[in-house]
Amino acid sequence: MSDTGLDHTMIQDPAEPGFGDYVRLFKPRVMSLVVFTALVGLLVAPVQVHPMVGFASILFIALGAGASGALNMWWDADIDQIMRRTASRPVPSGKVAPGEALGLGIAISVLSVIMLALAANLFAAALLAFTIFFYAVIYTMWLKRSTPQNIVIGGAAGAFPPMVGWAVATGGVSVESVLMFALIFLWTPPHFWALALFMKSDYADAGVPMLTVTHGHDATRRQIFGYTVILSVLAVGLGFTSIGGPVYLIAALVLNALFLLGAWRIRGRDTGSAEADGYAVEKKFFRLSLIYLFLHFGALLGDATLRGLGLWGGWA
Ligand code: HEM
Ligand SMILES: CC(C)=CCC/C(C)=C/CC/C(C)=C/COP(=O)(O)OP(=O)(O)O
Repeated sequence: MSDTGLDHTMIQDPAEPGFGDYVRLFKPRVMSLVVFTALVGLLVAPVQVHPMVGFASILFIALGAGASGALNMWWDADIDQIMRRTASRPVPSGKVAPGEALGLGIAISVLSVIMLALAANLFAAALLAFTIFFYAVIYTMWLKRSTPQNIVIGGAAGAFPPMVGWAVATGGVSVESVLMFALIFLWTPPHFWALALFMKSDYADAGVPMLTVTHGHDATRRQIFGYTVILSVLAVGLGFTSIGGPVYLIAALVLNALFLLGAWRIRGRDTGSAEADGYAVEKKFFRLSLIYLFLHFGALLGDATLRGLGLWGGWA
C-alpha cells in the first residue's frame, strides 16, 4: 500500500500508455468549462491585455487546471478503482503509472505558475498556485474523504478561475470577480449533488462521505433546492454590476427560472418516485447545470461585446 492507500498490486503493470491516456489524466472535459470561465473573467475585465498575453495566460491556466486534475487522479486512484464511473481512468486502469501521474502533475503545476507569472503578473500566478493547492491538497487529500461538506468547501477551487482571469487583466480583485467566484461556488453543490443522487452506491462502495451517503437523499434534495435559491438571487444580482447588461440579465432570468423549477421538482420527489423513472429529473437537472454555467459566462461575454461596440453603456 502507498500512503494514498492505493494497493499497487491491484493495478496492472502499466502497458504502453497512449497519447489519449495522458490527455485523460488532465480531465479535459471538466476542465474545458473551468478554462472557459477563466477566459471570460479575463475578457470582461475593464483592462485589455495584448491578445498574445491573453492567449498565453489561458494556456497556462489550462495547464495548471489539467495538472491539478492529474494530482487528483494520482491521489484518488484507490477509490477511482472501486467506482464504476472512474475505474477506467488512466491510473486505476494501469495505463499510466502512479509515479508518472504525480511527477507530471507537480512538474506541470510548477511550470504553469511560473509561466503565468512571466506572461501576466505575480498576483495572478499566486492565485493559480493557490487554486491548484486548494483542489489537489485541501479538497482531494483532506476534505473529500473526511466530511460531507467536502464539495461545498472544496468547490471553491473550481470557483477561482474567473478571478485568476480577471487578475491576469487587472492585477487585482474586484466586486465583480468575487461575484463570479460566488456564482460558481454556489452552483457547485446543486451541480454535484444532483449527480450524487443517481450515483450513490458508487460513493458508498468507495467510502467517500458524500452528503447522499451520510445524510440520505431527502436531505440532499432539500440542500440542492436551498443552494439553488441563494444562487438564483446572486446570479440575477450579478447582472446589475458593471459586467452585467441586457444579454446577461435576460439569460439569467430564463436560466434561473428553469434551474429553480428543476430544483423544486427534485425537492418534491422521494427515492421511490426517482427510481420509478430512472432518476430522469435529476439527470436532466445535472445536464442543465452544465448549460446553466456555460450560458451565464457566455452571456457576460455578450454584454462585453455590446460595451465594446458602444451599444451598451452600463446601468449608471
Ligand atoms: C468540487 C466540485 C465539483 C465536483 C465534486 C464535480 C463533480 C463532477 C462529476 C463527478 C462529474 C461527472 C462526470 C465526470 O467524471 O467527468 C462532473 C461533470 C462535469 N463537471 Fe463537475 N464537479 C465539480 C465542480 C465543477 C466545476 C467548478 C466545473 C466547471 C466550472 C465543473 C464542470 C463539469 C463538467 C463540464 C462536467 C461534464 C464532463 C463530461 O461531459 O464528461 N464541475 N462533475
Ligand atoms: C485553475 C485550476 C487549478 C482549476 C481547478 C478547477 C477545479 C478544482 C475543478 C474541480 C472540478 C472537478 C473535476 C471536480 C471533481 O471532483 P472529484 O475530483 O472528486 O471528482 P471525481 O470523482 O470525478 O474524481
